[in-house]
Amino acid sequence: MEGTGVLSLRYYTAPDWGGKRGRGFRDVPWGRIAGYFRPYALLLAGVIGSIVLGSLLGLVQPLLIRGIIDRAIPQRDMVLLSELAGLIVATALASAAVGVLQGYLNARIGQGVMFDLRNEMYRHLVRMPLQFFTNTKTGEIMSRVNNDVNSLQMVVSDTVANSLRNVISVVITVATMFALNWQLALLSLVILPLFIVPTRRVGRMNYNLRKRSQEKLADLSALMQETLGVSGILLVKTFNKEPSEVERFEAKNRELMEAQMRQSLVGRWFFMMLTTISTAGPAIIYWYGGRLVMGDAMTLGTVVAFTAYLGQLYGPVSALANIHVNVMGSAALFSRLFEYLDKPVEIEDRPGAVDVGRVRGQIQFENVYFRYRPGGEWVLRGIDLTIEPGQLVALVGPSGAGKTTLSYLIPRLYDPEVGRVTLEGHDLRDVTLSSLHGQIGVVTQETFLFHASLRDNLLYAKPDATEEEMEAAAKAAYIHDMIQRLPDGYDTLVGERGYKLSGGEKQRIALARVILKNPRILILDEATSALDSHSERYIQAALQPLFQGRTSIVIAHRLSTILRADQIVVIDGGRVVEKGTHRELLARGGLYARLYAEQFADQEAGQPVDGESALERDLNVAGGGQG
Ligand SMILES: Nc1ncnc2c1ncn2[C@@H]1O[C@H](COP(=O)(O)OP(=O)(O)OP(=O)(O)O)[C@@H](O)[C@H]1O
Repeated sequence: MEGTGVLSLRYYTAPDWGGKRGRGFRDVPWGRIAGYFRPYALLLAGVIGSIVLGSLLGLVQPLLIRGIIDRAIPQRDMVLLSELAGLIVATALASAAVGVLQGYLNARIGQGVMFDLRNEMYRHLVRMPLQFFTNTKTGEIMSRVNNDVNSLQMVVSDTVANSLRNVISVVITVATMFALNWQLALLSLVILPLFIVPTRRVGRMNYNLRKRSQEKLADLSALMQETLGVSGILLVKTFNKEPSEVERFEAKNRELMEAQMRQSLVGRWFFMMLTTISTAGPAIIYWYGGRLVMGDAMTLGTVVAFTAYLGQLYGPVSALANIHVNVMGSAALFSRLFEYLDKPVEIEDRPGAVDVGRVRGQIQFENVYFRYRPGGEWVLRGIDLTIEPGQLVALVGPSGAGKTTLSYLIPRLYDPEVGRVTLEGHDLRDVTLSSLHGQIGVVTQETFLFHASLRDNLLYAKPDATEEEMEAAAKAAYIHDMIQRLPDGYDTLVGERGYKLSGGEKQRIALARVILKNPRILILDEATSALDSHSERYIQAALQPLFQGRTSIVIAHRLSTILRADQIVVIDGGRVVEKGTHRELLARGGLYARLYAEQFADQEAGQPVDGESALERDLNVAGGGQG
């Protein structure tokens, strides 16, 4: 029954197919969809060829049976009988072979289209602005790339190939039936609608139920994704929510079960009808044809051949009856994917964008206004700021003041709405993103490590670095010795499913990674999470060489960084409210002086900044003489 379109809806996720009230046939971008098949035109021609061949082979069998009944048996011709029986086997084999060929071609086309679509999706998604990722659930993105594209594969093979096959076999079979006997052919065609009408109804019901159970399944997956992750399960456990989460899961799970039960019931009904009608059809043909045979108006073999042809018609005709559901369902899937592909990339190279080359690192904010949503509240308001090459700038301010946002404008993760950010006099929007990113290194608060070896994680910054360069970076970040003590050293797997590094160790890996990249401009969001004083000293020692010889913009949470800064920029409510050195700002007695008293003054003061010191001696002992 693989030809029945109803069943081929099995793997669809729930595309938003609005039925009669939804998108119409004309709203579907057929041309664009066809474009994905164009590279496979030759293979498609092969599919059509094999379909025609398969249908012709399907016609031969009933004729051979007719020959056996009408000629070989009455004439007691053993040779003819053997020949015809042998031919039946041979045609069955041949049509099986054609089926395999067709399946192969189908898969090639389907997989090829999927391959292209997945690549196109991913290529597009990685270029999307940060905003897109902060606004979209990760699960949703995954679902588009995986489920929707996979569902499309079904659609591509089912809808395209089956529809073609069905149309061709219906045309050929009906033509043959008319050639054999037009009265019986007409009678068969009268019976067919009996079959089509209920199939259509069930098809529609089935489609809706499938959509529903897909939604339920998606709900269930979302719930699992949320609660069964490390952060989620931590929350569940510590808030003692295990029982209530289990309850929530059971409720959703029950809904899923009920939806699937109903779906399988509809399936049963469908099969019942199918069986009844597919027995009733031949019965009617035998009854009427039998009378013709009795009146010598027809041979017995022709009647038998007719019922065989009728049987061959059921599948294709019922599939064609549901072709609308199928085609619109696949069109909806394509439309959903197009929706993603059509989302503007927003931040991309302008035509004629220039390569910044190797910069000295002068950055200027000129009257910069920025907000996350058009019409929303300004997050940055009129920022004017000049950062000289090689300077260390500490951004301080209350939580939510806009420090992170400000720092994100430098690597152009966002563009200002008003004003401009310049690098060495170039508006950032006039330089190529790749040359800009080549000059900037970013260390975020939360260190992200790929599930790969430490070596791969470090080399991510500079894939062509030598072993010596990599180790030198690790030494400078005071992490080399620790790595060497691991059983697999630099080959230790880290990340989600790998070796768990402590917070301080991860930070030092992040620092080593950026040291290896050796950018002209460093953007560092110092971790707020308090480390023990031992790890803290390592981090500080690692930061020291990092700041040297490059422009550094640091969202500072460490007193030592602030004290070291050439310029402290105090942000409040999206504005620069104070600028200066520690001494100047303290003397002013403004916001900085207050923040200092609240946040920083109690941090261990008098951290050594350079030179031989108690810290370095301490590190030399603990780290075995690194650096
Ligand atoms: N992706 C976003 N979409 C919408 N609003 C955002 C987004 N990111 C930040 N904001 C808002 O912008 C404002 C500034 O946030 P930002 O992260 O820049 O502050 P911050 O000074 O770095 O704060 P903290 O020190 O707490 O990290 C906040 O009010 C925040 O809620």
